[in-house]
Amino acid sequence: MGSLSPAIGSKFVAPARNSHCSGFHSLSPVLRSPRPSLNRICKKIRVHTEKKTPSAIDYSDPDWKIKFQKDFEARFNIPHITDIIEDAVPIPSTFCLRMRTPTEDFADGYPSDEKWHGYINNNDRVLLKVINFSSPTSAGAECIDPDCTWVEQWVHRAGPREKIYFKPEEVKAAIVTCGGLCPGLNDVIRQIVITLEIYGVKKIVGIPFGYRGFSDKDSSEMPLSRKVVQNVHLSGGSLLGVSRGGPSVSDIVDSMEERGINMLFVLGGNGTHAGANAIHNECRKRRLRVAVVGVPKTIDNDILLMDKTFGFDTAVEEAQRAINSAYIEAHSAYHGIGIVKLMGRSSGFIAMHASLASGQIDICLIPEVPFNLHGPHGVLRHLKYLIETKGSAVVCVAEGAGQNFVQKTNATDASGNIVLGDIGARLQQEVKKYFNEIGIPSDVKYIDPTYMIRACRANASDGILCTVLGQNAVHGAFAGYSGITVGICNTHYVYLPIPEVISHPKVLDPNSRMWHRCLTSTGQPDFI
Ligand SMILES: Nc1ncnc2c1ncn2[C@@H]1O[C@H](COP(=O)(O)OP(=O)(O)O)[C@@H](O)[C@H]1O
Ligand SMILES: O=P(O)(O)OC[C@H]1O[C@](O)(COP(=O)(O)O)[C@@H](O)[C@@H]1O
Ligand SMILES: [Mg+2]
Repeated sequence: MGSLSPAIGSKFVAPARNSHCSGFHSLSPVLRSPRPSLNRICKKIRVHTEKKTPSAIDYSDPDWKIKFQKDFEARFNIPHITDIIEDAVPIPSTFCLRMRTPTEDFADGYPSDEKWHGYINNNDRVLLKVINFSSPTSAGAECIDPDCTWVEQWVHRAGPREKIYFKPEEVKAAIVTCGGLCPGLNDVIRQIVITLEIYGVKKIVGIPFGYRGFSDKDSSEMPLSRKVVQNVHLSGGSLLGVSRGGPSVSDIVDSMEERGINMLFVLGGNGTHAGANAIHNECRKRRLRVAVVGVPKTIDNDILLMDKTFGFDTAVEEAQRAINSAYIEAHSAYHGIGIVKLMGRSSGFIAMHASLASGQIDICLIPEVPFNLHGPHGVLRHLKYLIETKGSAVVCVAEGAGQNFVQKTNATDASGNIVLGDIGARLQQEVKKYFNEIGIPSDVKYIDPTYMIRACRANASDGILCTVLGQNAVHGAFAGYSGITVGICNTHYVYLPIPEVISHPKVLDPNSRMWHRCLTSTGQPDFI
C-alpha cells in the first residue's frame, strides 16, 4: 500500500512517490537491470500499517499485537444507526430468498414461512490480509512490525441480516452517481433498485447528474423501479448522469430532509466517498435516521483495501483493442512506434494490467515508477535499441506518469482534481524529435482511448461484481449501517468504514510481484 494518509476532507493527493523506496513494502531482490537495482539500494525496511506510523507502535511492549488488533477492530468497526438512536428497534427482515410466486390474493408476493433465508450473522468476519510473510525481504511483503509478525486483521462480512432497522414502507431511497463515468454504473443502479423492491421499498428515486442534482432546481428526481432499470445494464454510462463539483454537504443534507430521503446510495470514487462520509456525519450531527452507503466506482482501481473496483476489468479488456491497434500500426510501419495512453490519475493499475494482458507492450510507464526520457538509461535510448533489434515498439503510458515532463497548469476540475498534462502527446513529440536528431527514421502513432474505454458497458466479470456490490449496499443500509462502503477483499464481500478506504488513493507497489511480472513480460529495464 501507499504512504500515510493526508487528512480526510482535504482534496486527495497522491502519496509521495517518485522513489522506489517510498512504499511501506520491503525490499525486493528481483529487478532485471544489470545496474544495481534501486530496490537493493534502498536498504531501509519499512513496515506496513495502512494508517499508523511505525513510531506509533511500541514493539517492545509484549502486548503490542493485541493492542494493534484492538485498534484495528475499532478502526474497522462500521457505524450503525443505534450509535445515535439508541432505542432504534429492529424488525425481522422482509428480505427472504425463499419466496412464492405472487398470486391474485397476494399480488405483491409474500415471504414464505421457511426459517432459512441465507442471512449473514453480524459477527461474521473476513480476513483482510491472507499472506503470512516470513520475512520483510519477501517480494511485496506488507509488514506491521520489523519481524513481519503475522497479525490477523478481520473486517465485516457483507450480506443480508436477519434483523433490519428500516420498515420498507417508510423508506425513500435515492441513488446518485458522481465523478467520471465507469463501466458498470447502470448495473449497480439496477441491482440496488431490484434489491430494494425485494425488501418491499416503493419509493426509489435517482438524483440526476451527481451531487449537483440535490441543488439544481431544473432537474427533478427520476422515479426508479424494476421496470425502469430492467435493461439499463445493456448500455454504458449512467442512467442518472454524472458530474463533478456541486453543492455543500449541508445543502445536500437539507435537500435530503426536504425530500424525505432516508437511504442514500452513493456511487463514486475517492471524492464521492469523501462526500458520502461527510453527508453521513452531517446526518448524525442532525440525529437523522438515515443510512448512507457507498459503492466504490473507479476504473483507475485506486480505492484502498479492495481486490478491485467495478469497471476496472472492463477497462483493461477494452484497452486491449487500443494496444492491439497500436501494435499493428507499429508492426506494419517501417520503424513504427506505437504509444497508448491509458487512464490512471495517480495509479498505474490499468496500464500494468493492460500491458500484462496484451503481451504486446515493450515499455509500460506508470506514475509510481519514475523514469528518464533522455540519457543512457532513458526511455528514448531503449526505444532506439528496440527499433534496432525488433524493428518496432509499443509503449503503454498511464495518464499520471511522467508529469514532470509536461507543462504544469495548476488547473483543477470542478471537484478540485488536478488537471494533468498530456504525457502521451509529449512522449510522441519527444520520440519524433529524438529519432530526427539521431538521423534514424521513425513512424510514431499515438492513441488515446480514454473516453472510449470509460463509456463502454461492463463485461461479464464486472457485471457480476456490480450485481453483488449493489445487492450488498442495500443489505447494509437495511441492516442499519451508515457511512460504509461495499467491497471485495480476497474474493469475499465486505463492509468497510468509508474513511479507511479513502485516506489516500491506492497506488501500485513497485515491489509487488505483479509489477515484477509486468517487467518480466515487457523486458524493459529501469529508466533511471
Ligand atoms: N473532500 C470532499 N468532500 C466532499 N465532497 C467531495 C470531496 N471531494 C470530492 N467531492 C465531491 O464528490 C464528487 C465526485 O468527486 P470526483 O473527485 O470528481 O470524482 P470521484 O468520486 O470519482 O473521485 C464531486 O461532486 C465532488 O464535489
Ligand atoms: O475527463 P474527466 O471527466 O475529468 O475524467 C478524467 C478522469 O477520469 C478517470 O478516468 C477516473 O476518475 P474518477 O475516478 O475521479 O472518476 C481518471 O483516470 C481521469 O483522470
Ligand atoms: Mg477521484
